[in-house]
Amino acid sequence: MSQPCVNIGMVGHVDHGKTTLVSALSGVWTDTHSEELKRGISIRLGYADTTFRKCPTCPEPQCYTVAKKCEHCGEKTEDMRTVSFVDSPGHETLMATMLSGAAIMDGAILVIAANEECPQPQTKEHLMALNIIGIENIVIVQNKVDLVPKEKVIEHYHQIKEFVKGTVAENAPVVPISAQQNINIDVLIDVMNEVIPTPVQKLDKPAHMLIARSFDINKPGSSIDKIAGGVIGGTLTAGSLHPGDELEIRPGRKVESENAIHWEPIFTTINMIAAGSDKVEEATPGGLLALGTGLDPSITKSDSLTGQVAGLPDTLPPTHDSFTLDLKLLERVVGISDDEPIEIGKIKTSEPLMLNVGTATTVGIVTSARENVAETKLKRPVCAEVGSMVAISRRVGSRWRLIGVGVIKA
Ligand SMILES: Nc1nc2c(ncn2[C@@H]2O[C@H](COP(=O)(O)OP(=O)(O)OP(=O)(O)O)[C@@H](O)[C@H]2O)c(=O)[nH]1
Repeated sequence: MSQPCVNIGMVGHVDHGKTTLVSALSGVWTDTHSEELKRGISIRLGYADTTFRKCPTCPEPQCYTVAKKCEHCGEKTEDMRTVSFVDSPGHETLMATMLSGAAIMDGAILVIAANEECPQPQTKEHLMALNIIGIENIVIVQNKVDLVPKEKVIEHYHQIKEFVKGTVAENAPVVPISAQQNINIDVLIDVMNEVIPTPVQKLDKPAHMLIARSFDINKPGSSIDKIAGGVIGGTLTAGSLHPGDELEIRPGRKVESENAIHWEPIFTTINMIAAGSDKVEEATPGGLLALGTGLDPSITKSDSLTGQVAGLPDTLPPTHDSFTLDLKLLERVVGISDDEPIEIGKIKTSEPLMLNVGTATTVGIVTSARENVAETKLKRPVCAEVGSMVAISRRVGSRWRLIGVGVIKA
């Protein structure tokens, strides 16, 4: 069976050091990561699967490594757990990507640079997203402490504590580090292990894979390029899959007839499963998987299946081309200067909303809006359980801004 894996989201303002930290935590950029890059998986959401190991003999503080032998004493190291870092882009226009990643996170590391006032716009917005999506296992990293004197680090720590007051991160530990200079990374790993546990595997439930990427096989260097079929990449929210399993993908394929459009599920077979850079005989929840399928690569190329859900036939959630949402809206638009706050007014009939459900992004036109409930007609259907959380954004000025969440009603 493949190793249990925990998905940890890296969130925070642009340039605060998320990518550098993933690199530091991974010890070195492992082959796995370069393999991901070769396969093109890290372009939307960057994934880096790393197995943390510890040396059984080196004295405290704990000697962590990703290597199979301890660099200090040469002793064989013990596997601790595999962590999949989901490195979301900090840039404001990529907020939707961050939210689609949030749906699969078991916890998050909020990276805040100590050399800038806290909070910066995306720090605020990302924390708000974690708050309303309900991710509770959070570690705050105060990065770049090498750039500021100790007194400033303490002052900045108080800014952080003030900023997270009343949010889901109120009691999150704050770990001062330098990702670039490798300072305190071992302490961070300890705290991370404590605060973000590996989730209990839900293997007895039907396997549902949220598709984050899909591509054809013609990527040079890919470990799966020998498979004669299209490839889908994503993460299992529950259950397990095996080579040879039948697969249904929903909503599937858009079929246009003379005066109507409808979507038909796609059926195929799993040829091969890759977890990280390894070929495996079983796919389980957590971490990024790539499934080689019997699909024609023209169906999977260029992320054409991103946002869809795959699983055993007849086990998938329903496909919705409209749904009713129970709303929980924020009071103010986040990520905008505090000097000119924008109140979030009621949702109105006919307004377009950007909706993120799992890894899917769609636009819903509001067909009816009442207090705390909105009905929407979707431009592109989504496959999702009733009760799923939907992140809602509204067009404000030139971009989509997060305004709240909704829950799909029966
Ligand atoms: N001095 C110092 N520089 C750092 C540290 N961590 C990151 N940097 C630098 O800060 C810059 C931004 O780092 P990234 O890791 O790319 O930041 P990011 O948050 O991933 O940025 P986006 O993905 O664009 O949101 C780079 O030039 C890093 O070398 C640190 O601890 N100390």
